[in-house]
Amino acid sequence: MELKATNISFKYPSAKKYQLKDVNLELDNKKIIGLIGDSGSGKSTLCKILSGYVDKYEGSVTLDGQPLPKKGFKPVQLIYQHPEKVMNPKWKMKQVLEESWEVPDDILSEFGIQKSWLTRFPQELSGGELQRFSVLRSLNPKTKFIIADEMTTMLDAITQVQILDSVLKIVKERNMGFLLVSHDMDLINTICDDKIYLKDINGA
Ligand SMILES: Nc1ncnc2c1ncn2[C@@H]1O[C@H](COP(=O)(O)OP(=O)(O)OP(=O)(O)O)[C@@H](O)[C@H]1O
Repeated sequence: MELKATNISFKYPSAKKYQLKDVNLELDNKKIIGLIGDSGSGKSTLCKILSGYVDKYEGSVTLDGQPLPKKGFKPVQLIYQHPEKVMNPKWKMKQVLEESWEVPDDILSEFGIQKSWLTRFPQELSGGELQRFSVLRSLNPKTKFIIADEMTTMLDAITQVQILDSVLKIVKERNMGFLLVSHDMDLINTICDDKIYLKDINGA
């Protein structure tokens, strides 16, 4: 499983300068990679491009040599740092989850999800509770690669490690690739085999 980005350059329509310029990455499922960089350097922007959420950019992104599909299920799943922004506020959590896949009860409890939460709306859960759902949604059996953008920031340190352990167990079982974006260097050094630094091309 190889996720490859070649000469990615990107400018937000409202911006004067490029946010990303000629970024090249080769990621595979043999190593857990950490993506680090200053705030504002463009990590989240790059994650959105790598997972197929940006239409217009220069360069290419391929998964095992093929372009990412434009429609349908996204094989590169992005766990977004603001789960509340990507969940339909009119759906109960059961529907939010089932839109992606039917999660077995043992996995629900491994991720610390209480059954009573399934009948609540997103706005009736805490940030950390929502993050667990967001993580679980990404673990659809069809997922090939996971990009976790600050995925556990709303959880306390112990829960963060528990959730990451559970995710990484599934990632290994299913031979998925995993890219972790974090400002927490201890976490990156504990979990990742290697790290990539994204330079802020507009920084001082
Ligand atoms: N939709 C947008 N339109 C214009 N500029 C944007 C947009 N989204 C982000 N930006 C800008 O692009 C830059 C990169 O943002 P991005 O979120 O990718 O950085 P980041 O490295 O993930 O930052 P952080 O570590 O703080 O989360 C920032 O200066 C941000 O203000």
